Amino acid sequence: MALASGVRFAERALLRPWALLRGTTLGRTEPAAGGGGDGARRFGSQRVLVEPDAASGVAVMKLRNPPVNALSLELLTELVISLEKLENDKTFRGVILTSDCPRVFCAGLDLTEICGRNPAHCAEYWKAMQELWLRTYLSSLVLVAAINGACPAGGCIIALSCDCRVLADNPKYRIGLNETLLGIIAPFWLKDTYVNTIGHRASEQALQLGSLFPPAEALQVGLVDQVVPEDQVQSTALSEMARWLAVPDHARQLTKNMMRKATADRLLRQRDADTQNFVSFVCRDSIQKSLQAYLEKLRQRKG
Ligand SMILES: CCCCCCC/C=C/C(=O)SCCNC(=O)CCNC(=O)[C@H](O)C(C)(C)COP(=O)(O)OP(=O)(O)OC[C@H]1O[C@@H](n2cnc3c(N)ncnc32)[C@H](O)[C@@H]1OP(=O)(O)O
Repeated sequence: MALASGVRFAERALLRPWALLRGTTLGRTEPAAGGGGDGARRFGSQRVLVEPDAASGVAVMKLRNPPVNALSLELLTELVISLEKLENDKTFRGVILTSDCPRVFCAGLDLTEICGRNPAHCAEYWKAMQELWLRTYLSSLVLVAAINGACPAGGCIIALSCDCRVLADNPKYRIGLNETLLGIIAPFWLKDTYVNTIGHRASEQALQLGSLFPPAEALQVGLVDQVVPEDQVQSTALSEMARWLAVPDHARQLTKNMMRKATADRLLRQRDADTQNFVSFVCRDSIQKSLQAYLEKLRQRKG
C-alpha cells in the first residue's frame, strides 16, 4: 500500500519533458580520464558533466556553465535530463552534485533570463526552475551536494533539495537565500524547503535579512551537514554517500517521500498560479529596475 502510493507520487512528479533544448548537446558519451570500461565512461551535455561509476552505483554530476553556473534555461533543462537518465538506469543509487567552475557552486537564477525578457519567456523559465526543484527534491536517488564554491539563492535551492550537504571551508563560499537583497521574494516552496531544513525562526530571520552564511555559521544553523577543508569536499561527500547507501533503498526512498511529499504536493497543486505570480511580479517595472541595477552592480564589481 505504502509502496503503491510512493510509486504513484513519483509518477505524478515526473512532469512533461520540454522540447526546448536550444544549443544543447545531450547524450554525448566519452571515456573518462584514465579510460576504463563502461563504468568509467562519462556522459552528459554541454553544461552538465556526468562521471558515472557503475561499480559503486554513484555518479558525480558537475555543473559547468562558466563563469558562475548561473541557472540558464539550458542548464536547468540539461540538469533535469541528466538526473532523469541516472534515475532510469538501475545501476545508479546515488549522485554527488558539484561544480566544475572554480570558486562557485552555483550563482542562482541566471538574471539575464528574467531581465528585459517577455512574460512568455519568464514563464517558460520559471516552469523549468520548478521542474528542477521537483525532480531533485523528490529524487529516488541519494543526492549529496559537494559545495565547492559560493552558493547563493537558486544555488542554495539546489543544495537544499539534496539529502545531504558538504561545504568547503572557505569564508568566500557563502550559502543562503539572499533574494530580499535583490528586491525579490523567495516563492513559498523555497521558503518551505528552508523551514524544513533549518526551522521556522531561523528561516524567518535569514529570509527577511537575505543572509548569506559563511561556512561555520551555515553549519551552526543546520544549512549544511559538514564543513571540511576544500581538498576534502569530494572524499567527504563520498563517505556521506556510503552512509546513506548503507540503508536499503526501498525503506530510505519511502521515508524520504513521507518527509517531503506534503511540501512538493503544495507546489504541484498550485504550479500554474505560482508561475503566474512569478511572471507578474518579475515583469513589473519596479522589479525589472531592481534586477537591472543588481546585474549592473555585479558587472561593475569586477577587477
Ligand atoms: C515571486 C518572485 C520569486 C523570485 C524567486 C527567485 C528565487 C531565486 C532567486 C535567485 O537565484 S536570484 C540570483 C541571486 N544570485 C546572486 O545574488 C549571486 C550573484 N553573483 C555573485 O554574488 C557573484 O557573481 C558570485 C556568485 C559570488 C561569484 O563571484 P565572482 O567574483 O567569482 O564572479 P563575478 O565577477 O561576480 O561574476 C562573473 C560574471 O557572472 C555574472 N553573474 C554573476 N551572477 C550572475 C547571475 N545570478 N545571473 C547572471 N549573471 C551573473 C556577473 O555579472 C559577471 O558577468 P560579466 O561582468 O563577466 O559579464
